[in-house]
Formats: sequence, C-alpha cells, structure tokens
Amino acid sequence: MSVIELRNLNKRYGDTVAVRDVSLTVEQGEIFGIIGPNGAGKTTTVEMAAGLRRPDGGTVRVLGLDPRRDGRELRRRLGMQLQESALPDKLRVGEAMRLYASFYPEPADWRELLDLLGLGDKQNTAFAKLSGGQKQRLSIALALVGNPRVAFLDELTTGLDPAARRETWDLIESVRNRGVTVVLVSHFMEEVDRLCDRIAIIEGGRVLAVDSPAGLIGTAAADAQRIRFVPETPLPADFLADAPGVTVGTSGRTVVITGGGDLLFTVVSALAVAGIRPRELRMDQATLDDAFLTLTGRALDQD
Ligand SMILES: Nc1ncnc2c1ncn2[C@@H]1O[C@H](COP(=O)(O)OP(=O)(O)OP(=O)(O)O)[C@@H](O)[C@H]1O
Repeated sequence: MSVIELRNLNKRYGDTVAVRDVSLTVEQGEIFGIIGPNGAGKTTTVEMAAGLRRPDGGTVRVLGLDPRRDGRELRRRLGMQLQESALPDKLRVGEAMRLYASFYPEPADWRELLDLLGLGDKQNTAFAKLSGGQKQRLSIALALVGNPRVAFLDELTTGLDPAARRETWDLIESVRNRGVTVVLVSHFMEEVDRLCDRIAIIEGGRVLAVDSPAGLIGTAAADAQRIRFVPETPLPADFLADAPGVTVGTSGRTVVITGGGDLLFTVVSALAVAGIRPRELRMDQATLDDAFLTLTGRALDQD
C-alpha cells in the first residue's frame, strides 16, 4: 500500500522554481531517501508532503489524507524533524518532550526515547545549553515522540559525529521495524545507501531517478564493475573481444577490465581458457557516488 503519493507537485518562490512536476510514491514500511545537491528542492518537497507548505499545483496524499483538507488528522500521525530545530533557549529537554508528547493521542514513552538517543541525563538541561549534536538528537526524539505512522527526517545526522551517526541509523532501522514509514532527506551517500530501500535523486526541482541503491548503481553506472590484474604472460590480442559490454584496457602492466553482469566469472573463465594466471587481482564495484555522478553530471557536495 502506498503511504505517500505525490502527483505532479510544483512550487515556486517568486522567480525560483523550487519543485517541478515531482511525482513520488512511498510504500508502507519503507525507508525512502531523497538525495540531491543544495537547493535541489528536497526540503520543499518534504514540506509539501507533510502539509507544511502548499503546492502551487499537484496533489498530496499521505495515509490516504489530503494535508489541505485533513491537516489536523494528519499531523497526529506524522513525525517531522526539521532541518533547524529552534526551541526556546530556556525550555528544558524533558519539558520539550512532555509538551510534544501531549500533542498526540498515543505518544511514545519520552524518557525511553531520550535514553535511546543518549539524552537520558539531559532532561533538566535547557535547549541553549545542548551541543549541536545533542540538539540534533533531541529533534529526532521530538519527531518520534508521537509514535508516528510516517516520519519525515530532514538532514537526520548532519552535525553528528560518525559514532552517533551510526547509532542514529540503528535507531531509524528499529523505528522502521515497528512499521513506521520513514522519509529521509540526506546529504550523505553512505547514509542513504545503508538505510534506504529506495532513493529518489532530485536536482533542479526534478526527480532524476527513483530506485533501490543497487538498482541505481546497476542502471546508472553501466561499467558497474572493474577488475584489475597483472597477467603472468601477455594476453592474446582478442582477449574478451567478443564479450558484450566488456572493455579491456591496460595501465602499465596492469590489465583493467570493466563491464556489468557476471564480470568476474567472464574474466576468470577466459583466463582459464587462455591458460593465463592473474596476479594482484582486484575487483571494485561502482558505488552510489558513481551513479549520482552519472545521473547528475557532478559529485554530491557534502557541506
Ligand atoms: N522560503 C523560501 N523563499 C524563497 N526561496 C526559497 C525558499 N525556500 C527555498 N527556496 C529556494 O528554493 C530552492 C529549493 O530549496 P530547498 O530548500 O527545497 O532545497 P533543498 O534541496 O532542500 O536544499 P538544501 O539541501 O540546501 O537544504 C532553492 O533555490 C532555495 O533557495
């Protein structure tokens, strides 16, 4: 069942077209990633999905509800972590959690959530006294305190150190395992690769591709695999010449073979037939970064 259906969404701010004809569906229980360069329209898309911004055109359905018509009902079932969490400086962590929990009919145990996010001993700390990473973790806790059916997390782990980032990923997986659908806006390839079932790549307000991480890598990076080795004896001139989609090159004494599909088997079989032993054999897989580069023509700036 589709939990989120966005159809032909458009949004402009003055002369800036932020979102152009975006259509996406997110299924129940998915972790769905949205990735793209700065200013691509990711936040605007998510804000329209969550009913925080009104689209100029197109339709939004979340859990079958229309945020314009059923906003109140929807807000009870959504968790939203915004990019910049701004709480009053003097509000204490425990007070913020209690307050947010009171907005929802069936809130989670907020003390347990704080413990999970490593903020158990910060209940009496004022918001202004938290470090950047702690504020970030609090914003995640606030997004989850209502026991939402759908959680929108924007720049989930920006500002966290690598260890805290990994812990947060585990937390998001456990949230999903409870049946929550998660939409994750991210700047980190590793994060979407590790966490997401499917990813939308957005640039210039448009969706360039939607697929699983492996699917994006497979389709966008045609030479998805690269094998290098040093042959013990020279390769015949027609080595793999008739293998479809396979390219054989050299770099000094090293042979570099690129291609997709079952490349390792193809290469090793051809070497066995030719009676040539490979030395220093290495194989690299294309990554999501390669796929992103192919689709957008540039690397993802991670600032
Ligand atoms: N309130 C606003 N008023 C005017 N322009 C805006 C507003 N919000 C966003 N924009 C512009 O709309 C475009 C899309 O912005 P958006 O924040 O949705 O992108 P993003 O992909 O989330 O970027 P980032 O990764 O930097 O957060 C950008 O050109 C941005 O400058």
